[in-house]
Amino acid sequence: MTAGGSAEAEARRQAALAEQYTAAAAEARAAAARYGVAAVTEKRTMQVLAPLAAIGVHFLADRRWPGSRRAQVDLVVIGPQGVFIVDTKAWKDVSMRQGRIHRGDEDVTEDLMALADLADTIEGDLAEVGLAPGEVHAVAVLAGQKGIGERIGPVLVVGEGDILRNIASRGARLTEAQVDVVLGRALALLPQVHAAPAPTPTLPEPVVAASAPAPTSVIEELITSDEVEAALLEGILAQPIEDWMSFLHPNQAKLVRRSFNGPSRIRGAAGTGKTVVGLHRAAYLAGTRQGKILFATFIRTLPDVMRENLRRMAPDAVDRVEFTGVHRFALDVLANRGVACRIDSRRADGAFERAWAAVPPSSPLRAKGLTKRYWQEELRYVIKGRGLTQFHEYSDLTRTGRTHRLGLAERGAVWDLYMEYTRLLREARVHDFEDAILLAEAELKRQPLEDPYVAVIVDEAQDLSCAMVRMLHTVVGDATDGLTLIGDGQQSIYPGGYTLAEAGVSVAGRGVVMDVNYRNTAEVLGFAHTVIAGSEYADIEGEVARGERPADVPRHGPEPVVARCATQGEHDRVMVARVRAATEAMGTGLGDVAVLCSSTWAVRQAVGALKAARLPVLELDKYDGVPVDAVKVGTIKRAKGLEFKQVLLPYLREAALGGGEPPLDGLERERWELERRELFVGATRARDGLWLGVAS
Ligand SMILES: Nc1ncnc2c1ncn2[C@@H]1O[C@H](COP(=O)(O)OP(=O)(O)OP(=O)(O)O)[C@@H](O)[C@H]1O
Repeated sequence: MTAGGSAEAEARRQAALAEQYTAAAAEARAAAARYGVAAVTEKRTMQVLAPLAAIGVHFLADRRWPGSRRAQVDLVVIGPQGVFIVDTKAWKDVSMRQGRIHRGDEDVTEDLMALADLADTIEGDLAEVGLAPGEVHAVAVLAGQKGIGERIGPVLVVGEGDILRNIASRGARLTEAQVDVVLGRALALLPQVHAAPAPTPTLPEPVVAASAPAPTSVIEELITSDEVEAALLEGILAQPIEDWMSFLHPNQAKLVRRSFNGPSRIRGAAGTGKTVVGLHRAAYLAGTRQGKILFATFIRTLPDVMRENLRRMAPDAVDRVEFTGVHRFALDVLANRGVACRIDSRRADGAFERAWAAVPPSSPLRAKGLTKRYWQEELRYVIKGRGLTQFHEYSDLTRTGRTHRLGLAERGAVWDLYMEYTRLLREARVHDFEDAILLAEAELKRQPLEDPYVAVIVDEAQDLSCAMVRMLHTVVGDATDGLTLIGDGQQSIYPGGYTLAEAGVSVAGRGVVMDVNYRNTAEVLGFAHTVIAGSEYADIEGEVARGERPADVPRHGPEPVVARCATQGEHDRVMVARVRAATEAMGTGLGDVAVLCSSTWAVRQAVGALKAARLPVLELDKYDGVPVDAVKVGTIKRAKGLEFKQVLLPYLREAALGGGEPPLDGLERERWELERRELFVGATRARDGLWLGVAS
């Protein structure tokens, strides 16, 4: 229709033109605003999200894509819930299956990947200020739709009616101050698209709509005010998270995203955030790689705690990360392949007893000071821990971590003992735990997993055996970002050890050291270091090292208390009193207190004493990371990788508390080092307070 039409048509044209002027003016206004709700009401997704402004959310609309002149970011939402890069798609007839998205018959998955790339760039930049990578989300919003929530690669696809709830329900993950830091950085990264030129009287001829534009009540149809209220409430009620779950030191945040072109190693003293980085890395890799991630630890109960932490930290990623103990993993491999493995520790111990009984009194293994237990550990950690099957492999082996020297005659006698033990195991038709690892390693070498993992992250790697590391390395090989080993040789508390070279793993040029202690107070850490003064350990990278102190220990608190008691009864009374006193402090409940022991005898003793005082107790081997209002009691070995506000280390020997010269005798020295390292691990579990009980 032309301008020379009927008067009625001309009136409609004028109205449309006026609307265009209004729209142009509004656009200019929006472009002029730096950020804020005022600028966002033009778009429907923004209108849907507008109620979030009430809970501290900021909107950055129509921003320029970093490094691009033309590409534009629809909307960036920044608030306590995290950062959301939002792109609204007016797509109809959308279907999603097997990780791909279609419009009708057309596969439009690649269209979303541009959004994923943008989110990745923004995530990398925000890591510079410490934002954890998992807090940046790429979200494609399907206009006019509701009841959708699917993941296409790293992009979350939701309906327009779902986006508000999706954001609000995450709860407050960032503090106001952290939101400000992120916002400041994002404003610099995403410049405003050039302000539109002032509206000119010359506008294109309007195309007049056949019917009136959609009224704002369309929003109400998508999400009712009751639903908005419910979504905001859900966010308010969301379980609080800990600081480190969303905001890190920039060095940590960058490390989470760093790519290594082969196996890598993250090391650092106790409490320097190694596990925290490992968990964030697991979530990051799960979100950016096609395939599953394996997170493995030596301690059987730790995977449950880690899974619970990741569930709170990155609920979207937790299903794509498998947490496992190394033995569990091996047994699952064997079960899936139908390989018989009958683990029976009691009968395996019986087999060792019989093999040991057959060692003649004249054997060098029966020399003074050498115990049955020492040789059992030699078989378990040194020989089977490496999967040695021929004497020449053992005869000149460097027994990493064992300082008692063995000559050829002794090694020959050890080998005889090993052969006899193996024969008796086979005769009894049972396996020990080391067999499970060796069988699984052989099985994985014979035939790789059908549904492989893209990455394996190993926490407390120093506690694994050489064969365990080889087994896990087999799963991913030297793939980029395949194997990440996290650990601290200072905390190895099992006899013996290994080097990565022996395990056939090279981390050359891919090692990272972390050196800020976030967990302990300087007072707790100072004490822990007196315990290990003068001690040495064999690091998995093949060096003999001494306790490294972190460069920075920012937190301070009371000095640790050593209670020297004349009797065990007195010791237990003082211990109970300490537990009660610790929980009187603001913000410390019974669940924040742990009593950690060096033997199972001591665990039983402590449990008895606490229960007699009517204090609720949870034994550590039943702890799965879900907060419980009960004092945790367990061995220091079980407490590996955990932390508590208050730690009590009862039933200690005065001599173990540090000081003194290391013994010259190799055997004595091994025991001396292990005892100290274990106490060091126990002490460094304490965030705020440490109590040590010595009973004469
Ligand atoms: N960026 C951070 N901000 C605040 N707290 C942090 C940060 N990083 C780590 N932490 C805190 O420090 C604690 C120790 O971290 P983590 O358990 O990862 O250390 P670790 O190096 O694995 O220790 P260990 O070797 O002793 O088990 C965490 O539980 C967390 O409370």
